[in-house]
Amino acid sequence: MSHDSQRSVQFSRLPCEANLSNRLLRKHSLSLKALVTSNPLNISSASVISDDDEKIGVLLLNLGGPETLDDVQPFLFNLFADPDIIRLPPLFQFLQKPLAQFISVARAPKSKEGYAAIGGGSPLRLITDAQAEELRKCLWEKNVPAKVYVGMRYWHPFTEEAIEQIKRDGITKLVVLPLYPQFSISTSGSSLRLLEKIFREDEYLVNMQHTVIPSWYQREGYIKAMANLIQSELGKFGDPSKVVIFFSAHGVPLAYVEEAGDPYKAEMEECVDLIMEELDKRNITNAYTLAYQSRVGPVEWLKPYTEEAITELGKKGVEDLLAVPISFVSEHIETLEEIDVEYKELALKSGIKNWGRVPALGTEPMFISDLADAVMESLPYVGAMAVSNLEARQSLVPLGSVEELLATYDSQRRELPAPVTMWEWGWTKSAETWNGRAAMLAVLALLVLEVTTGKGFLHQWGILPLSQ
Ligand SMILES: C=CC1=C(C)c2cc3[nH]c(cc4nc(cc5[nH]c(cc1n2)c(C)c5CCC(=O)O)C(CCC(=O)O)=C4C)c(C)c3C=C
Ligand SMILES: [Fe+2]
Ligand SMILES: [Fe+2]
Repeated sequence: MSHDSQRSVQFSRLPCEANLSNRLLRKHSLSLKALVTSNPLNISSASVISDDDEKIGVLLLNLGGPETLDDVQPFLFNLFADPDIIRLPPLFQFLQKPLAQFISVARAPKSKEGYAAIGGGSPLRLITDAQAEELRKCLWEKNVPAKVYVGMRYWHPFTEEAIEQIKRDGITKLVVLPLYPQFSISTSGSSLRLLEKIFREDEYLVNMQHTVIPSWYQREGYIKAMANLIQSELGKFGDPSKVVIFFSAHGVPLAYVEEAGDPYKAEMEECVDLIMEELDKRNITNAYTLAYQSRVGPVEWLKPYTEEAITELGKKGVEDLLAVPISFVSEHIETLEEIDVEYKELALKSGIKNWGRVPALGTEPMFISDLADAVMESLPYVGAMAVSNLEARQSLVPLGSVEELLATYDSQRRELPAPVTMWEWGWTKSAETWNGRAAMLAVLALLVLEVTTGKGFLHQWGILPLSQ
């Protein structure tokens, strides 16, 4: 890390930690299962010509968003029913859906307000479709005749729908590309887990070659594209050198990182470092900071929180602030409403005089071209692909098996909670069933109490979203 660490105003940077997901994948690279075929060589600037029998597909994974206000509650149900979003101990997993129903109904009015403020729905589907189309065009220009599919985790077009289309199209080689630059259990991890389940149960898919790109924040094209956007927004300030660059990432609960081993925080910090290094090369040496936004509920999430960091900077006399959304490559409710409206208002109240915001990458050509390169470097090409310009060097894109990638988080999850160990110490099956039912009744009673009083264990555990 060559740039001046004194410029980091909020966090003291960790020593450049190796990317955990990369490490995991490297560790397991010799024992990949049939599920995934890895590319043993990196293909750079390759000229790839598809064999007649080969049909290449790219599956873009994203979270999806409600398209109308009526979609908001069912969308939230899908989100909270995801065990990677609300991580219940195994004993309580039967409560996942009742809880999701309860929380989605409780949260819907507040969420609806947010979506109403940005035009009545999420722009995610439109933007992701546009990214898919630009990526397809770019791949064809680079001689890769691929079809590009969009699979959303919580709303249409669902991942299952994309997979059905992939099968109908007879795709033989698939690259799976989550549209999150950094890996988190709660985002790419959740989508990959779903995909792994779908693949495991389907004979066609089990036999299809595929590779996965778990994260790609470290790619040169992405880093340069982000630096370009920042440079261009800095130019809109009266004195660009005075501006504090404020990276705002979506938060996750602290326990994801500290207990479940989510590499998200380490990847985020490394990503910010790489962007700042790129800006350094252009003689842009502004002060900068990283904070985490969009906390849901009162449990501790990654810190510093964006709102606190903004207030703090205002107190310190900072007058010019440039917000950079860093964990997502499309505009969405949290850029258009939370950053552009709520955080801007807070910043101005806190003494910031000049506020700017870097747009999300969307279909920015350098970014799309880099994604196309990532796809090409990851193509499963064993067999009938004609490839030229090969370079036998370590791939920038870690390739690996979904099963292997997620196993770490699962083993952690199985090991932890004390009640689970109790079940395993010889309680009989029928006792387990009856105790389970008793627990369900007790929890339902508490839910009723919580709804009527507005206080209770859901708030304490941070499951019921009070704030965002
Ligand atoms: C990298 C990005 C994201 C992470 C990490 C993430 C974790 C995470 N999110 C919730 C809860 C909610 N997220 C919601 C919307 C939403 N989340 C992301 C991205 C990440 N989430 C995006 C891009 C969006 C917006 C989609 C859109 O429609 O524009 C919502 C719904 C909106 C709301 O009610 O505020 C919730 C709820 C948790 C709990 C979590 C980590 C555990
Ligand atoms: Fe989220
Ligand atoms: Fe969120």
